[in-house]
Amino acid sequence: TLKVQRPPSLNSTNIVSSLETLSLDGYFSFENNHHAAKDFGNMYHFLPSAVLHPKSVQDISNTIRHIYEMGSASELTVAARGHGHSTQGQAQAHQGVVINMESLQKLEMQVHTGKTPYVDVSGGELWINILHETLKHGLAPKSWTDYLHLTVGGTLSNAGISGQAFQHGPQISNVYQLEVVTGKGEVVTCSEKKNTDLFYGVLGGLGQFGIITRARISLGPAPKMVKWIRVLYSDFSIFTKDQEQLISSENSFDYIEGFIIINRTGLLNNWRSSFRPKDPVQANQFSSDGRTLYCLEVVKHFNPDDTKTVNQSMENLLSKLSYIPSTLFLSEVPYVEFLDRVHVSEKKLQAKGLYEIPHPWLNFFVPKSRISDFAEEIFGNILTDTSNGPILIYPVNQSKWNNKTSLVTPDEDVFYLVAFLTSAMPSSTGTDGLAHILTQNKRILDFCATAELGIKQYLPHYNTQEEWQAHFGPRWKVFAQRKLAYDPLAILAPGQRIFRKATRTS
Ligand SMILES: Cc1cc2nc3c(=O)[nH]c(=O)nc-3n(C[C@H](O)[C@H](O)[C@H](O)COP(=O)(O)OP(=O)(O)OC[C@H]3O[C@@H](n4cnc5c(N)ncnc54)[C@H](O)[C@@H]3O)c2cc1C
Ligand SMILES: Cc1ccn(-c2ncnc3[nH]cnc23)c1
Repeated sequence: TLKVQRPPSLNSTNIVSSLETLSLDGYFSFENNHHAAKDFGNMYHFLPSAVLHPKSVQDISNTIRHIYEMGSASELTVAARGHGHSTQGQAQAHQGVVINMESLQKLEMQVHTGKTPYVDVSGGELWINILHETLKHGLAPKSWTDYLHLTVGGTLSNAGISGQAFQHGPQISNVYQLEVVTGKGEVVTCSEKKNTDLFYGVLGGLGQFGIITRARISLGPAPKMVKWIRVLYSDFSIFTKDQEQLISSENSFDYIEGFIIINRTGLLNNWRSSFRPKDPVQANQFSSDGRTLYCLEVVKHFNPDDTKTVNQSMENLLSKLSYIPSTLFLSEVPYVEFLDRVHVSEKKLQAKGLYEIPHPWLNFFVPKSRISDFAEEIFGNILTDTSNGPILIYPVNQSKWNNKTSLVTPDEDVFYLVAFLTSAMPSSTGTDGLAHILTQNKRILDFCATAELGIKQYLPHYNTQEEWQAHFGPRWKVFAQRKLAYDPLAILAPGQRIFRKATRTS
């Protein structure tokens, strides 16, 4: 077919250099942008033509409007980059513009105390900074991720899930208001009552409809300490029955997660870290005999002057569980230390040079009715020797999630988050190498597809729009309508590979 040539006045070089004509509070960098071409996954590296370091929301608005007004003559796309902790290039823009959201003028974090406390933050703010600021007022966000060195814009573009989600819903269920720059460069304030469709579209919207420049996050009272408990099971159905009982009871724990221990050595020491066994003698005699074990991890908040009450409540909750008695491990730590726990592992891995390596992660939502079939195949036939990293598994209550957002979940009242958080040893051709792990991931994905378990990917990654339409299912229509309404030229977040920018030469 005849390729329509772009008018000589507009070619990719002068489209990029036209960015320099913009009067900004911040600035563009046109070289040494390799940082913007990498992410936590260390598997995709798309170099941008320019990186915007905004000092104001207007910088972002002016840049996007400039590209939008060039219309289909320009191939430039724009990716907001939070902390770059995606794993498959989702925050990258090949030959496009990456916006370094962390350099957005860190708007004063404004904590509002009172009956319904909240905090106003920049979309580029890290959750760890929000925690430290809100704690000064005895407050904190109610819903977290396991790791806090992520940005508000990044987690709200997905969901933001951790062990509090069974009770408070994911982070996208704890947002009162957003300020968003759309794919036309408009700056829009939105909430449940105002510009409602944009508000819900952006939450879980994979960066497709606008760039979150400010967010109003709901807060609750923050405890000083937590009781951090781990217990083991060797029977998967007893493990999941206990988890499901805990997420459905009143006055339960404040955090409920779980993870799988696949280790044929039988030794448990490597995962116990700071935990002291309640019964050291029995614990040291315990051996997994090479069986796959299931660890329930729960936390109870408390303040030093209510130790007696929390101990009673904890004993009462534990008495209803059917874990292996000798495997109760207890730790008592400050709330902040618990919330920032993954950062501790991160620093240990960095010290060993094991952090900047490929992370072919795979995350799923699995309906409660199919979790046993899923586990039987995955842990019985596919992952039988080792897991190359943590495997998280815990249930959440759909009733705490708002189905108007863009997030896709299974349509059952309870579903599980299952996260395969693998690391690949560079240049290894063994079972810890990238090729082996990617093959295993493919086997898992193929099983999920053929077994028709009603599974959905979390932090989804697909390569074709057909696969994305299958992911969204009946919700694809609304998702595509929102794209047309808020980012009609498909300028935003190209790294998700959902929409391709329409250009005159394509
Ligand atoms: C060690 C580790 C632990 C994790 N633990 C959890 C967990 O427990 N629970 C959980 O839910 N997730 C978890 N995640 C996944 C994490 O929530 C997502 O990868 C998240 O997107 C990363 O945030 P980020 O700021 O690095 O986003 P980036 O990777 O920078 O961006 C992610 C996507 O959002 C877009 N985006 C970024 N900022 C904005 C913005 N301001 N407005 C609009 N779009 C934007 C980007 O274009 C991209 O498409 C974890 C990730 C890592 C690496
Ligand atoms: C890179 C890394 C090292 C440990 N982790 C994690 N450990 C436990 N839970 C997690 N959740 C997300 N990342 C997690 C992640």
